[in-house]
Amino acid sequence: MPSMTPKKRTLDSFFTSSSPAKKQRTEPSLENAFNHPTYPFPVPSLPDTIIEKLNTSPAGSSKRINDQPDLDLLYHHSFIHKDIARDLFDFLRQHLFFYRVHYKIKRGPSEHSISTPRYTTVFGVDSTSAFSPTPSNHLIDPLSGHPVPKDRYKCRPRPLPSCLQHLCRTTEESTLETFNFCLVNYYADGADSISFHSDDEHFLSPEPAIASFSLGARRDFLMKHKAAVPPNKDDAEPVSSSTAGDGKGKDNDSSSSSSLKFVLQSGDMLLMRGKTQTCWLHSIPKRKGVEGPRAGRINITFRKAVKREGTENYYRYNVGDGEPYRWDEKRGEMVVWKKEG
Ligand SMILES: O=C(O)CCC(=O)C(=O)O
Ligand SMILES: [Fe+2]
Repeated sequence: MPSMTPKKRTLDSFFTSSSPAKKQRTEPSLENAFNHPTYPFPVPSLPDTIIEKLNTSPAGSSKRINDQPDLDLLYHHSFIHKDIARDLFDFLRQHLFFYRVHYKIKRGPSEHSISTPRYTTVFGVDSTSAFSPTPSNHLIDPLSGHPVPKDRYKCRPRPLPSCLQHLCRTTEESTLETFNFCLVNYYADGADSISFHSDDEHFLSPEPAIASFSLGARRDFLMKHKAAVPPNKDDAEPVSSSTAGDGKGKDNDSSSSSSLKFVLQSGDMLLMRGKTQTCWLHSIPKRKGVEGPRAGRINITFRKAVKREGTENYYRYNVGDGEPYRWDEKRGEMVVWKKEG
């Protein structure tokens, strides 16, 4: 159900409460850290300076983009205030655990090994289950409140840490949508990418609304209509002009007139909704020259899954069965995290 009242808790199971800070915190604090048996390590709460600014989001203006067939976007330039976007990026990169997922797919008779070309992590559970309130956060049936049997999921769903709850809540209030999943991508540099795909899985609500945030380095976000994709040419990129004003560039080539390019900047939010996922593909292509200490980009998407399979799928492809990675500030890269002792 959409939340109609500002600051109302719309999905209690997902937004487990975080205790209000007594005095202003400017540094991440492990004292109020969010922990759960499924987490490799606890995730601190956000400094108050970031929370205060987040609570007043969206900061910038928004523009509806629906001038193409089957497209319905709401593009928020600077949803997150410019003056906290970098701090939020640094905080999330520093304190979240990420994975580099490997999996096998069958194409025809042969099996292929795929290595996801970016770091990923995921939190949430589909709407057939819920997390009980903090501090225990165990899985319950949302109707009866009874614990969910241990064998209901092969994966182990993880509650959203408080540092992402604020953004989720603000996004729900702004979009009047509700979300129960948060996927986070970390693109270390221009060699990391996501290929053309649509998030039109059967386990999402029909015509899903997906709110997608960018933090850190600017990257191109390409879109193309599925009807314009020639067979076996599904990774062709539009030759697009650079951004002007609203950040939207359009291909001049009439054979792919429904290709779009957005140069997403730190703090931007793109809400994709309506038939967008059914009819359009999107990607973050690899980019030469995006390298060095400021090359990292975080993408956060909020979504709503309504079937159990959604939970299994998201954990399989965004957590997998490998080691967690954690940002190493001295080395300036993600390193495999090992439990001490
Ligand atoms: O990084 C982005 O902006 C897009 C990510 C995306 O499309 C996805 O995670 O499904
Ligand atoms: Fe996507």
